[in-house]
Amino acid sequence: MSIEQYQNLIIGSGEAGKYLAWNLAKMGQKTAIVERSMIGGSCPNIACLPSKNVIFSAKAVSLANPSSGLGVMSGTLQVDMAGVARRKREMVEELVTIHLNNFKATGAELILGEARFTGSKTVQVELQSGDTRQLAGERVFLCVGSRASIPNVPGLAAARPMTHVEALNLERLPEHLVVLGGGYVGLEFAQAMRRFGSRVTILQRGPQLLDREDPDVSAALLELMHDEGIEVILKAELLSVAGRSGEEVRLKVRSASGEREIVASDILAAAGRTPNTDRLGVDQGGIELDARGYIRVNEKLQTSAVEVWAMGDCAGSPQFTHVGYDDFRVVLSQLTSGGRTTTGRLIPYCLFTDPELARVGMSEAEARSQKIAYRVARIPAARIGRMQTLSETRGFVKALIGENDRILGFAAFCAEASELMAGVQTAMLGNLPYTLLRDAVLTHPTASEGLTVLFTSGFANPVVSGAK
Ligand SMILES: Cc1cc2nc3c(=O)[nH]c(=O)nc-3n(C[C@H](O)[C@H](O)[C@H](O)COP(=O)(O)OP(=O)(O)OC[C@H]3O[C@@H](n4cnc5c(N)ncnc54)[C@H](O)[C@@H]3O)c2cc1C
Ligand SMILES: NC(=O)c1ccc[n+]([C@@H]2O[C@H](COP(=O)([O-])OP(=O)(O)OC[C@H]3O[C@@H](n4cnc5c(N)ncnc54)[C@H](O)[C@@H]3O)[C@@H](O)[C@H]2O)c1
Repeated sequence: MSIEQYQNLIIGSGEAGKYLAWNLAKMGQKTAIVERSMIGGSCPNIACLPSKNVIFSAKAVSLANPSSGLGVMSGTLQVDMAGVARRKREMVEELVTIHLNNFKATGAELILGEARFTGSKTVQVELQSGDTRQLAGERVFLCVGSRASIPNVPGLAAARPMTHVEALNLERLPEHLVVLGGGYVGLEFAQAMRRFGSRVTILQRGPQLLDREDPDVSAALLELMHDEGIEVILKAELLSVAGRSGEEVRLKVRSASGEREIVASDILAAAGRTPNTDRLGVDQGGIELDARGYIRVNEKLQTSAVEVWAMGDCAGSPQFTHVGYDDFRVVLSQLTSGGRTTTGRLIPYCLFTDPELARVGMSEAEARSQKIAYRVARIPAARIGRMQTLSETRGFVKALIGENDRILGFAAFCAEASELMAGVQTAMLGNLPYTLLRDAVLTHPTASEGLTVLFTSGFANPVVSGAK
């Protein structure tokens, strides 16, 4: 079989892969992108956008509930899970169409099939149609992503637990959902499914939810989960599972309060990610992996093989779509102007529970471990007028301030936190003092106005006696 030659060969059509394909093809370079299943990768198909779509349906349930006190009544409240899934499906279909149009418009050749290295910068593709093609690139870019890990617990794999993929397609309501993992996927789904009406139990291995956050952040999330009626078992060790998820499962769990059996209807595995590098034949391509299976890269995202780059989740980058997008910019700059690397980039992230958690920069624990002096500005969300108008007064906003009034880190756990954070991040990028935000005229009544309150009266010993 002859080998087809391309200037650029991209494996995986996730965030970095697709933007690279579109941009290089638009420059007139012969570019192929191989995708085994999801056009556009995880974000539009099975991850960020569909999960936020479903979360918004769950928010609608909470708003329509008489207990929300909003004074809007519309008869008996009913959740139609098939309708929730249909709305999500329609959005995904529209997004896939947009992606297909972009491939067509830019001239990047989209090849549907699974790629595996057979030699240096050469892959064999098992096409969805059943045929095979051999492709080689002058330059190769790997963007193969990651998938949900299934922890090695006796009986767990045999119980066929849901991952986010199946959970997003549910057209029925699980009676009792056990969520394995108190991280990003676990918390977002736990709250949404509880709001739809499931009984929900979270098993979290560590001593707190979101194990990398400061204790005050984790404690606030724990309180939220409790108030939603979700049972959270911390320091939980899942010992064994019997039965089948979707029917009946029996889980043996050990925690600080001893050993117990949980009988539930469904399990959602939300215990971290495994990179999709195991079936890629990386040895044949001369590409090194690290001990956890992620592709080894340097700050330019170059792999151990010459003219082969890796981007996104599979390259061990922080697992967020906006990081995948920045990885694309890093690689594009290596191919063009040359300057951008991954060194020192400021990466924000948001947990889309209700309320949201938005984070950027250092946590207090990180500042302490690096022996960096800081002061904390902190206010309850209830101090922000916008939160009062929404009747969403749960949470807090805090900032870590270092030398020369520079903002070292920021955490907002409140309604609209994701939008509130962007201004702070901009100030951090510009190395601006917090006083600039304090003294800015911010619109009333917005969430961002909370920054005026935070920086005027959020310090234990206020430096300015403003009116806020
Ligand atoms: C439920 C959930 C919610 C999330 N929500 C958010 C969020 O709100 N915000 C956020 O920033 N991040 C979120 N994330 C994380 C985010 O989705 C990922 O970090 C991001 O999608 C990773 O992009 P990627 O391009 O590295 O991989 P992917 O988007 O997974 O792309 C990899 C692609 O490669 C294909 N592929 C793999 N192997 C091969 C092969 N051998 N041949 C051909 N094709 C192959 C796969 O089919 C896939 O399409 C979420 C993740 C999950 C699971
Ligand atoms: N809003 C967002 O941006 C968003 C949403 C979802 C996912 N993501 C990304 O996807 C990544 C993966 O999400 P995730 O939730 O799968 O992983 P995670 O790393 O965020 O959380 C996994 C949790 O599972 C726990 N855990 C692991 N094994 C366990 C076991 N056997 N029993 C009990 N608990 C166990 C871990 O202690 C950890 O707290 C995230 O880290 C994030 O980067 C982002």
